[in-house]
Amino acid sequence: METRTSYPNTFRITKLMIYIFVLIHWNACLYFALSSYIGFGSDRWVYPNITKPEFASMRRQYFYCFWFSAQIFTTVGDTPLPKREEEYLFMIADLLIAVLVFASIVGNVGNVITSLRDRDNVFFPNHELVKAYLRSHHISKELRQRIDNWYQHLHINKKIMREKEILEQLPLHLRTEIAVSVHLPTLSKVFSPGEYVCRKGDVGHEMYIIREGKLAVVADDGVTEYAVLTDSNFFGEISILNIKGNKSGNRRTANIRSIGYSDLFSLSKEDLTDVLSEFPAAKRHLEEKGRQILTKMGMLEDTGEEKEGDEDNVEKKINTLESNLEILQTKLARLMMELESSNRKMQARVEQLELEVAALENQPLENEEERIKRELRGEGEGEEVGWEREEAEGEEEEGLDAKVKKEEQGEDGNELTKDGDGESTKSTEGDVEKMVEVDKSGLKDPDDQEKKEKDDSEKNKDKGDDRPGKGDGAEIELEEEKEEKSCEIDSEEGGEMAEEDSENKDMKQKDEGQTKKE
Ligand SMILES: Nc1ncnc2c1ncn2[C@@H]1O[C@@H]2COP(=O)(O)O[C@H]2[C@H]1O
Repeated sequence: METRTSYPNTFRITKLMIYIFVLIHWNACLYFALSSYIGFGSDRWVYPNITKPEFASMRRQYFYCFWFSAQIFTTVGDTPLPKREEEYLFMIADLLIAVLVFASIVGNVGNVITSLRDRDNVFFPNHELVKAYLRSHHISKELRQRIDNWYQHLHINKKIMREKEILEQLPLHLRTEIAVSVHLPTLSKVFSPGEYVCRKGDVGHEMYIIREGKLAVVADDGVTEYAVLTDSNFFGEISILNIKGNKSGNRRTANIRSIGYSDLFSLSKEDLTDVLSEFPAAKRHLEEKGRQILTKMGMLEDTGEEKEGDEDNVEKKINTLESNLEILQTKLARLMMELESSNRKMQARVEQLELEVAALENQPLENEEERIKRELRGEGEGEEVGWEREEAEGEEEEGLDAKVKKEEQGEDGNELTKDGDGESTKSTEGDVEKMVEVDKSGLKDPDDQEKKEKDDSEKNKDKGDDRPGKGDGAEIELEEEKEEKSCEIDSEEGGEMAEEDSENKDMKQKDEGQTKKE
């Protein structure tokens, strides 16, 4: 309780007085009881006879007993002498208690006085020490008087020297609130209507925060208003902020005139600098606002700051580009690796196909060799027709093979298919030449042979079935994906091929008929 009250000394004294009162009260009661026990008015010490109207009233009885008890406890001692032993005992006990009560009264009052003096010592500088110092150094009386006056001024105006030290125990926000409530009245300034707060070109020493009122930012003619500032707005910061590039330096950039009565708080340059050093975000905000106004007024020089900013931006961009480039390089490397592996696969595929083509080429040549040998041996014309048919069929097969391969390889294998085709075409041409030679030797008419060749090649182009290389296990192992593609093509074109097969058969039959006729 004592710590909560703003007047702890008063509280302490009051508490002591109440204790003493209660004690005196109970002692008075005891005195009345003892008087009644001994007999009222039996001697001078006891309470007088209550039958007397003077001492009969209750109030009188209480007041008399309380007065008697208080005299004992305050050690005044102006009480009638005891006559009986009980009375002596009561007096001895009361006086002993009275000593304690008196000691506690003196002690408590002494404490209160000491704490009051301490408070003064805490708030104000110790004048006595200074006085002793002045005396010991024989300082002139006049100077000592001036120093005394200064101390008096401190006390009168309640200038507390150790303010910082005293308030240090408090948290910052509470300290701020205290500072605001203590110093706000001294910061406040009132301006009358039409009065100028500052004029353009004056050196700026403080900035203002509008507590109440309206002020105009006016041009030199005093009429043109650039802006109107109202409650909670601030102004006058530009000239005290040292904004880089401010052409007006530390001079006011505009005239500020009070429209009505305006109540302003002023903040000195030093205080503002102090505060802003602790709140850099607020500083940035103020500077930014100032720069905006200066830019609007065309009073901001182009400093190196912006260039620096640009350089920073360029550097940032370069860094971003570099990181992007790195990412792209990694991607490129991955793509190159993929390309290489697909190239390798492709090469393997080409080799495989070349082998297949070579195997296909060898087959009809061997057959042809046998036929030539047989012809040379003179096996008759009837057999020649059969041989021709065989040959034509073989060529038909070759043409079909080439087409199927083309389809198998799809886009990727364009080149390969061409190669394969080229090979097969070469071999067919070679075969034709040989046949022509054989015909020249009198076995067949060359024109007919050519015609048949043409027909055959046309037929071969159209054909999509009958693929001798298809059942090759090696091919499946090498390119499973392409196998799948060709399978798809197979299934799609299966129907068409069946139709084409039947057409081819018809053609063959016609050819055979023709040959027989011939
Ligand atoms: N166009 C404007 N709008 C608002 N305030 C302004 C404008 N021009 C100047 N001021 C304020 O008026 C102040 C005049 O003193 P300073 O140059 O110190 O700071 C100036 C700004 O705070």
